[in-house]
Parts: sequence; structure tokens; C-alpha cells
Amino acid sequence: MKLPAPRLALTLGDPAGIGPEVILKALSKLTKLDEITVVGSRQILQQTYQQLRASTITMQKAIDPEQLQMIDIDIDVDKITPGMGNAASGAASFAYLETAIAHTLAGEFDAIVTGPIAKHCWKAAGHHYPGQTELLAERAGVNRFGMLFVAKSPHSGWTMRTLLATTHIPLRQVPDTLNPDLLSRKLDLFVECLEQNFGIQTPKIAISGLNPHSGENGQLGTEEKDWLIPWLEEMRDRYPHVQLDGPIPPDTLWVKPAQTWFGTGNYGHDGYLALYHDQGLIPVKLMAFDRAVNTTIGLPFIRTSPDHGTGFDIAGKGLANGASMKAALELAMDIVPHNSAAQKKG
Ligand SMILES: NC(=O)C1=CN([C@@H]2O[C@H](COP(=O)(O)OP(=O)(O)OC[C@H]3O[C@@H](n4cnc5c(N)ncnc54)[C@H](O)[C@@H]3O)[C@@H](O)[C@H]2O)C=CC1
Ligand SMILES: NCC(=O)COP(=O)(O)O
Repeated sequence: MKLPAPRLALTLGDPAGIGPEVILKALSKLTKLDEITVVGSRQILQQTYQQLRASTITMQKAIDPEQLQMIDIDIDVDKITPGMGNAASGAASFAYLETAIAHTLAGEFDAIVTGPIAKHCWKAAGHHYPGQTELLAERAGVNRFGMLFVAKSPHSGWTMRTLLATTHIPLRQVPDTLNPDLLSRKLDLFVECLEQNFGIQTPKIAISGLNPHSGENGQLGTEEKDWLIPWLEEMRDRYPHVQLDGPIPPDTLWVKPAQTWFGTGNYGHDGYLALYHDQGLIPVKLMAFDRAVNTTIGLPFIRTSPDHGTGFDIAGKGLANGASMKAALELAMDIVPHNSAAQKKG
């Protein structure tokens, strides 16, 4: 049976950042526009389009916003200056996301693709969330969710999937935040998502250590010895159909995925569980900054986003690359049918 095309809400992100530009560039490369509704301010998109048309340096084509379906949100455009995120741009990007979530929860969309926002601008606007992920989870009423980065290699066709066990917290809080319960929740979600969204029934997952050399038997840190290794043993019993490798020393963990990514070997796992933000995202962004996609797993709908931020340093200059936004739109379109089929089966 042919499933209906996925309906996507696409938020503009911070209007002072590169979100509007990457959206116009990404959409110019897609053919299926009927199912995409941009949630943002038409005036901002029109200004961005005019800037891009006038620019002599922009390399990528942009679509005319007149061709796009929109939920148009009125904002005071005079308070928005490209490259200068502020309380007004934070209030706007918050309103775009809130609106997209409300329409999605009302059943109008199957997925939300989000443009990048700046957390400090949300804060300036009085919204105290660590990021879009937490707002999405709160509004969807879930407390079990995760931040997963997905990137398909242009060299080998292999897909790298990296789940972060902890996300936007200060580095000094990481060791105290990590514990067996948290990791079990993340692993449960990961196994579920690999099956439901990617059709992988018997996955291979690599888990990173925390300390140099995974603690070197307690000499360089004790988390591995005290609880990470025993926890992994327990998980191997819980998931006999999953190959769980680890804790792998964090410096060498990324050698095999890099070889697999660049096509010089074929040793990749189906998923990587990184213990903190930069442990997972430095390798992901080094290998795949122009194509990785940030997804939120555990929500009752699909959410994807480019891996990059608001790029305030290049906003309004025509320099932003729309490739990661394009990948985020394509991944959402790919996953929705898998997810709907898995939910029907379950
Ligand atoms: N999905 C989201 O909403 C994300 C939001 N952020 C937020 O973005 C803000 C800025 O964060 P940064 O750490 O500076 O990261 P960033 O990704 O905005 O910029 C890092 C560097 O990459 C360049 N860059 C980013 N996207 C690019 C693109 N599409 N094409 C060409 N060059 C690009 C920028 O010019 C800059 O030099 C922060 O407030 C952060 O919280 C960061 C990551 C993701
Ligand atoms: N480093 C990823 C990131 O900042 C995206 O966060 P979110 O706003 O999608 O929660």
C-alpha cells in the first residue's frame, strides 16, 4: 500500500541567523514542495531572497518565497538585523517553533524540521530552555528523548548515527550526570529507533568510555570500572540480539567510523553512544559538517534539524551552505513512512 507523502512543518529558526538563507537554498534543490509548510515570517524570507539575488558571491541558487506555503507569523521586522541575534529574534524563533509544535500535535504535520536558533536569544526573550529539543519534548509530554545525529557519507554511502547521552550541560557536570539509569534509557531509545526509523533489527552499537583509555583499569578514572563495564554486561543480557561494544577508549573510538566514512575500510557500527556533547559532535562535525542532521528521538512525531547553528558571523552575506538543511528535510521525508509503518505494526 502506498503511504501518503509526509507533511512537513519547516521552522525558520532565528530570523537574524542563516536559517532563512539555508531554507531558501535547500528548498531550491527539492522537487516535492507541496507537502512542506514554512512556519516563520514571509517578510524575512523576502528580504533574504532579495539579498541573495543582489549578492555577487552566493554560489547556491535560492527559491522565490512566493512559491512556498507558509504559516506567516507577524513580527517587528525592524528589530531584526542579520548577524545580530537579540531578544526580538529569540522571541520570533520561539514563536515559530511553538506554532509548528501546536499544529503538529493537532495532527496537521507528520514531522517538524527546525531552522537553527540561538539559545542565548531565547534566554534574552525570557524562554529558559537549553535548546529546541527540550521544548519539543515538554510540549509533546515525553520525558524519554534523545539527541541523535545522522549523516550519510558521500564517499562510501555508509550512515553514521551518533546518540549523545548528555547534551547541553557544562562539562564539569558530565560525570555526575551520567549513571546506569540514564544510559539504559538512552540505549532503550537507540535500539527502538534503529529498528523503527532505520529498519535495523540486530544492530551493532559502540559505546564510548569517559576517561582517557577508558580509565586504564581505574588508573585514569574509575567510572568505567565502577559502573560502566558492569552496566554494559547487564545490557548484553537485556539485549541478546544487539552487539554492544565498549567502553571503547574515546580517542580511538572514532578511527573506524572515519575509515568507513571515507571508504578506506568497512568497520562501522550502526550506532555510536557518546557520553557527552563534544565527545560525539567533534568527530561528527569534522567528518560531516555539511551534511549531518540532528534528530530528536522519542517524540510522537519526527523532528530533524541541520547540525549547524545560527552562523551569526556569516548571516546576510550569502555564504551559508544549505546542504545540511537539505539533508534534514530529506531525512524527515525518508523516516516518516518507516515510523508510521512501525507504529501501525506495534
Ligand atoms: N540546531 C540548532 O538550533 C543549533 C543551534 N546552535 C546555536 O547557534 C549559535 C551559534 O553557534 P556556533 O557554535 O557558532 O555554531 P555555528 O554552527 O552557528 O557556526 C560555527 C561556524 O560554522 C560556520 N557555519 C555554520 N553553518 C554554516 C553553513 N550552513 N554554511 C557555512 N558555514 C557555516 C559559521 O560561520 C561558524 O564559523 C549558538 O547560539 C548555538 O547555541 C548551534 C548548533 C545547532
Ligand atoms: N549541538 C546541537 C544543538 O545545539 C541543537 O540543539 P537543539 O536546539 O536542537 O536542542
